Amino acid sequence: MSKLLVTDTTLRDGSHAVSHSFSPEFVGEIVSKLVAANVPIIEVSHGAGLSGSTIQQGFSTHDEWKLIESAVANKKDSKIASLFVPGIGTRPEIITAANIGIDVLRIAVHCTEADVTQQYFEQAKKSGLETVGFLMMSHTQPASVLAEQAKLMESYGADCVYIVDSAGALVPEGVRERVAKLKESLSINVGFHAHNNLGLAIGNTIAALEAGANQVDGTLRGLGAGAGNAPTEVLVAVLNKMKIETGINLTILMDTAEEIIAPVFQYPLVIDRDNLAAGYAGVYNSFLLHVREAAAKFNINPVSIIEELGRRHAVAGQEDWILDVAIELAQKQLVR
Ligand SMILES: CC[C@H](O)CC(=O)C(=O)O
Ligand SMILES: [Mn+2]
Repeated sequence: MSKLLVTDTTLRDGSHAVSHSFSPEFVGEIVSKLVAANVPIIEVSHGAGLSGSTIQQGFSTHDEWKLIESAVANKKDSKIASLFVPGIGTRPEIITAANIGIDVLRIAVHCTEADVTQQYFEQAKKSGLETVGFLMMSHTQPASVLAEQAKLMESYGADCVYIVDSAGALVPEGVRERVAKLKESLSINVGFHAHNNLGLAIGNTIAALEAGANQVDGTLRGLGAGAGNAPTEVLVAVLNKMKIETGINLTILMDTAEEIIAPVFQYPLVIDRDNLAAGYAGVYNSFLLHVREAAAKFNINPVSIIEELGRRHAVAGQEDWILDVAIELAQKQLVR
């Protein structure tokens, strides 16, 4: 197997968990630590990708270009990636990010919508970037559908396609089937991005590796949307035990997670009732903060909103449904 590539996305997925409040100084400090630890790819952007700072996705406290500039200034031999969600970001932002000096663009869509990504892969390639396709909410589709979508991305110029467990809803068998099918169908790298709603982020990542994944994601201390991600330092410790070579320095990761990341948590990252309900019902983790706000506003149980969103198969971009559902449930409660 070619060397496993770990992407640390603390400074992107972790941004959801701190209400998009990272400062350029903080980004510079964490990137320096990850570089010193030899992490090959470091993702930096608003949690919802380039141009994600909006009323719907949550405003950032700092200019995203300044965050990316700070990451690039400290990157040395590591690569800086940014996430891009078509419709939230547009082509000019890809050009700006490439001009600042990012190396990798990760293009994320709902896992049945790869056909909207062609112009963005083409722009990224024209701008000299490596590209990753991110098939979000991969638990909602069987392996065969995901493989078709991944093949489209490969034909548009993707260098790697990820199975993304956005809701933390997959169990190891489901991960293995999906990753194995992509491996069989593609001639590019296959990746896996986990969330921990069912307590399986590390286990599922190992299942992905066993099924042939070449790239995997983690975040320091697991900082990320909803129940968080696979903690990078735990992942590296497990990989060391399994004798899977990453070239990453575990001590630096452990110290950084403990001393710099743990103090920025705004709430404890535990699998609480809402996180578990989201994983169980297959609801997108980035919805959770909005769900909690709506539940508090209308005095209803967040789990009832999560379950209804699950029944409606809500996907990324349908954040407006959260309020609709909350209002409907509150009205029903009044009628009773
Ligand atoms: C809004 C993009 C999203 O957070 C991407 C991601 O990390 C996921 O779907 O898990
Ligand atoms: Mn994620």
